[in-house]
Amino acid sequence: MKWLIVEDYEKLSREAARLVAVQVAAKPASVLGLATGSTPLGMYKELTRLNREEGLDFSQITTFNLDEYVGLAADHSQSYRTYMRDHFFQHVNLSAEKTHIPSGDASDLDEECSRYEEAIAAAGGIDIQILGIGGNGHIGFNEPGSPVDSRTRVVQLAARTIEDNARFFASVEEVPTKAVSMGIQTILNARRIVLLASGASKAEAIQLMLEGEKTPEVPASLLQQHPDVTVIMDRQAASRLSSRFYDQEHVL
Ligand SMILES: N[C@@H]1[C@@H](O)[C@H](O)[C@@H](COP(=O)(O)O)O[C@@H]1O
Repeated sequence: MKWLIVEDYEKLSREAARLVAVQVAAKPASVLGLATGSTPLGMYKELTRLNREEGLDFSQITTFNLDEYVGLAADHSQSYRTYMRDHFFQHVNLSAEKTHIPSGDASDLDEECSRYEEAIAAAGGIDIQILGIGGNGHIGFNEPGSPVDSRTRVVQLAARTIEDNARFFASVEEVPTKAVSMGIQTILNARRIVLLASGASKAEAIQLMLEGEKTPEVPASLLQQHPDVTVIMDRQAASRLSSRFYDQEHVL
């Protein structure tokens, strides 16, 4: 894995947006894999600025999001569809029919999961997948124990994830307990992966991912087997890493 340690969240966001922009410029009909959560918000803001001020063109781009809560309608205030609309889609020249997010309220969720996998394949696969990381090492909603060969499916959220995400809901009881999530294998199939981590609450997960064993107990560590992963983290998220991670080449 490649890694970059940056001073702060602003630099992290700029660097992540730059990698996406390079991909989009090189291949205007790229397929982007997108993530939600607090971490990529700055990246979406910077991509919006690049679109508006520097002509970065999303008109031919296709997107696939990692996951969606089960039981929330697309227009629910905390659905990931709403998040993507508010923070990215409505601000740039993406065409709506090329943005894909699993439906968490489909009547047949298994069917929805297969349909989603087929849509990714039909689009030619994901060129660059953006990931955040859960405090417990999850990627997408692939919680500890997720099989390395997993595909898009319905998953049970870990107690820690429900607690971590309760801040977005009125109470912890309102947080959905299940989600539809791309699987580990779906993510590993992306041609390039960029994982973003900010803040001390991610330091343990980052250390286990980069310095620990490759194990389904730390889903992000399964990325070690992918040939093109870049981890961009701020100093706090990197704070538990051993000194060898801090040589000049890797610090921005
Ligand atoms: N399903 C999402 C993940 O895709 C995200 O990476 C992670 C971290 O979120 P945050 O960036 O808010 O810390 O948790 C959420 O539950």
